[in-house]
Amino acid sequence: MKELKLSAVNAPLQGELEVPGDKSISHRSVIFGALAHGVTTVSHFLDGEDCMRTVDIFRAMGVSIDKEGSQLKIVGKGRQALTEPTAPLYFGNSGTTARLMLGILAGLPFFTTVYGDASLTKRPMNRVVDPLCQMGAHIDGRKDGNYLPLAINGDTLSGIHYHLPVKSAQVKSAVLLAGLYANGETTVVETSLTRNHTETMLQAFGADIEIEGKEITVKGNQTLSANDVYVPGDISSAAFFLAAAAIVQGSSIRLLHVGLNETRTGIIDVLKAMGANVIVEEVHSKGGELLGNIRIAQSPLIGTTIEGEMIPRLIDEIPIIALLATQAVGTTVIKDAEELRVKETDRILAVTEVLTRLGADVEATDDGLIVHGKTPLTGNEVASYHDHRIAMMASVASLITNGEVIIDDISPVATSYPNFYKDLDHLIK
Ligand SMILES: O=C(O)C1=C[C@@H](OP(=O)(O)O)[C@@H](O)[C@H](O)C1
Ligand SMILES: C=C(OP(=O)(O)O)C(=O)O
Repeated sequence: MKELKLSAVNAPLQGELEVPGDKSISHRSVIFGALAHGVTTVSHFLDGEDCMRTVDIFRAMGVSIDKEGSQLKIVGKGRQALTEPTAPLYFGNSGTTARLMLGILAGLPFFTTVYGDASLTKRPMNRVVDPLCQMGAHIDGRKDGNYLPLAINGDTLSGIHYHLPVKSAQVKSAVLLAGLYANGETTVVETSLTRNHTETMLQAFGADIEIEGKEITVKGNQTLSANDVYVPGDISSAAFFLAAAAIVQGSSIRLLHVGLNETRTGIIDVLKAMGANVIVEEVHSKGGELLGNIRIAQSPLIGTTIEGEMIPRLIDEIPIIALLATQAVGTTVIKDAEELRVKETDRILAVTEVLTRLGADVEATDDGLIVHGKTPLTGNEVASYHDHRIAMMASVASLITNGEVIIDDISPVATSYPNFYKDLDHLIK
């Protein structure tokens, strides 16, 4: 536990910042580098706890991964060179590691046991275990394999045609990763488009993959070739500074080299809909991913409605969007976001509790939030719910509260953004 007391700084955010590498792309760079043949280099890798869980897992299966700061060198010898780990594999707090690795481990010719921290142990795994078992996987665990720890008896899998019952890129990716080494073809059909970094990186590593709208097909028994990956800045991390600059009087900042993949830029669309002064510039493509700079300055905000296909494009940004909504005139309604209930914590509950304690007018619904603004915020003691995004949202809130915000535990911030407080200090002038 690491408590933090924050007082309003009464100073604007100004200047430039390059946020750390994208978490989703960092995970995938390790996975594909380790499965491929040849040496993969990764630059601007996110040096956060979650991504290190993925690195450690492949090291435990015999893959050489050298890391110097945010630079990785992965010596891939192909999937068949992976060796049986002699100890249980630890997923830590990382849902992405858990779901994507299950898709790989299910088809490997050996036995593995896997576990996670207290939060991950409560998150549902049947969303990946069910389709993998339909492909022929043998996975056992509590509640029919819904909860970690799990035991996996790897076996040859068969392709599947699968309609995703949840809006989840992790489930989509797990099935595609299993399909890559299964017999026959695997097709995944989405109802709402979720982040597509797996598909993009599969193409960059030379995989045979067909994408038709929301339908993705991979051939089985494939071989991947090494690639050099540059990881764009994480828009989900940038979102905290975008929100801070939008609400702190006199702020004006520029965030550099931020990932702008369309499946992730919902936060920018919402900022625009709320009337924020936000400009995206110097957009270009690297390794199949879009990136560019984002400029934002403080301005008055108005409430908006966020729902449907927009939700997967900003799912991790909803806690910070809720804070923005407290400073917007009118009502902000967020619906179709029931997935928030199964993140690191129940984020509908956590956001409602934290913001209410700070004086906001927030109502939890089954699948989202209703925020009435604009309300002044006051200091109070709040919990982070062991969730990095709740801790960072409460920290940004403290910039505008009248009085101190005391967060019970900010240690989870290290899962996605170890230098968050240093970078926030850098922007506060
Ligand atoms: O695939 C990924 O990298 C992720 C997908 C999302 O989860 P779901 O697939 O559960 O929606 C997101 O919340 C998570 O932070 C990262
Ligand atoms: C939900 C998140 O991550 P994961 O599912 O990988 O734990 C997140 O980073 O907000």
